[in-house]
Amino acid sequence: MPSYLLSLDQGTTSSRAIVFSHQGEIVATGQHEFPQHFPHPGWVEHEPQDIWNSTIDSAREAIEKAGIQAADITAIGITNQRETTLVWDRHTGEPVYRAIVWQDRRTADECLPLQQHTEMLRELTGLLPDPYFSATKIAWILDNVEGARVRAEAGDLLFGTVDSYLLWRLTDGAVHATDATNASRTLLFNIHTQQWDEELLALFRVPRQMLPEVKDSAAEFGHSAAHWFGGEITIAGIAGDQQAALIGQACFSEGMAKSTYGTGCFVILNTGKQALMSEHRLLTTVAYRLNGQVTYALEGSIFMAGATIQWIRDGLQLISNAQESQSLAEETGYDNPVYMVPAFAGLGAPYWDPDARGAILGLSRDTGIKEIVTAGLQAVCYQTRDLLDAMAGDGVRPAELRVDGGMVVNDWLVQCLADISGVPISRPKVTETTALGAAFLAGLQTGVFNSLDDVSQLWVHERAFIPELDVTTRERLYQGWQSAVKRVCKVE
Ligand SMILES: Nc1ncnc2c1ncn2[C@@H]1O[C@H](COP(=O)(O)OP(=O)(O)O)[C@@H](O)[C@H]1O
Ligand SMILES: O=P(O)(O)OC[C@H](O)CO
Repeated sequence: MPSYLLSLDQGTTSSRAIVFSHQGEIVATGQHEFPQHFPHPGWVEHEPQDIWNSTIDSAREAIEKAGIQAADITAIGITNQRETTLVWDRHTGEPVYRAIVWQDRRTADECLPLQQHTEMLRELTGLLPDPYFSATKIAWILDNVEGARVRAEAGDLLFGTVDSYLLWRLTDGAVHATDATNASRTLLFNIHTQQWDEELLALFRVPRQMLPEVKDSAAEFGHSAAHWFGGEITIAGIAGDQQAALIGQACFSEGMAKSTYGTGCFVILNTGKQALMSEHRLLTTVAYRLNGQVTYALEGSIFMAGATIQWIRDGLQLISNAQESQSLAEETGYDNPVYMVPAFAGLGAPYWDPDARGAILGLSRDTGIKEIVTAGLQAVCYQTRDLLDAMAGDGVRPAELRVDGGMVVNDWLVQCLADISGVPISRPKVTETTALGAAFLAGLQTGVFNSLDDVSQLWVHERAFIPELDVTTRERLYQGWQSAVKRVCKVE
């Protein structure tokens, strides 16, 4: 009897594969980093072959470490960095350009005239005209790679987000599909009708024939070809990584929220069957689609969270590893006059200013490394507060926030989050919730789990972080952040 689930988690800086037991416990992990390409300021690209190799190598490593065979795996779940855009030849499989990564700002100018369509885009897609999403990236490839538009119109090119590309390769080109969560990040998908939208395809000049079929998040997506893992494996779940984390955190009831701290930070709040439109520049997105039923979410996206700490480590070389940030912050404490606004790639929610650039403010002669490092961590907390306040403005303040991602091993950071946001934080035992969410989806489809209730039973709490800071100090610190943000971007 197969008794494992394999999750493929293709992230921005690394690919991971995790073998889970049917009880949701981690059995073995494989992980491979891959190079980032920054050919021009504001541009971020990945080599498609790196995405593929790192994924397949991680999967084989995890399977080998677990000491199992393909036949022992009930199903594969795929989860992925979202919005990142690939275009490849339907016949040869050859990508026509590198993957344009979600962080890439090259289409900022193309987004300016789209401002006049903001309301329409918001209503149909729940998104905003920003280079973050896939549509303008697809158009850029079609307009800038010689012959690409003609080939796309002739039906020779395929578009996919990373899930779609991995699925296509795993199935040896047999399946070109995606799930509703990934589709909902393209600016081309009507989140109410759950269809690619002709009006949007015309606006962004994207040929319909390039697009993948959109399925439920738990569905029959095909089989991985036998030669990849020594036997065919059913692919039964797909979700964008932030939605997968919501599932892995078992946030299945309206009002439940999770926040993931990896490269960026993404707060997602389950709004149930209602596609709640934000008045505070949050996104409305598909949380998951199961048995044709859509559950919606409000999302706040921060582009730089862990990436700020990476920059402090690699760019400024102030620390030699990310863990050091914790002891330095403990020394500094909250009362830090230095503020860092990490707008390296513009600012995401709720500001949406692609032209904003980063700044460190409040420097004096006694400022040292520890204050700057601490400011990097505090920026993550202040930005989370921005998002929670925006959600509260839309009438929903979660009673607790479930956190995950590589940064949440940092206890100081998580306590600071509780103190600055005023919301109790809950950290689960398995913080690999993204991969877990994809495994849950694959397990739901293949009968390992019968319902979301079954899945909720597997979520295990590890530690609570309760807000302790007095309100006056909290508000004073936060006002300092708001002043700093006003210095670098247009705050409406
Ligand atoms: N102890 C720590 N304190 C602060 N940040 C950390 C710590 N450990 C890791 N990080 C940050 O977490 C990020 C890695 O998280 P991860 O979830 O693996 O990211 P992703 O999936 O986006 O690649 C890195 O950007 C790193 O700087
Ligand atoms: O690769 P991550 O985990 O930083 O996630 C990237 C997001 O999906 C971008 O929207």
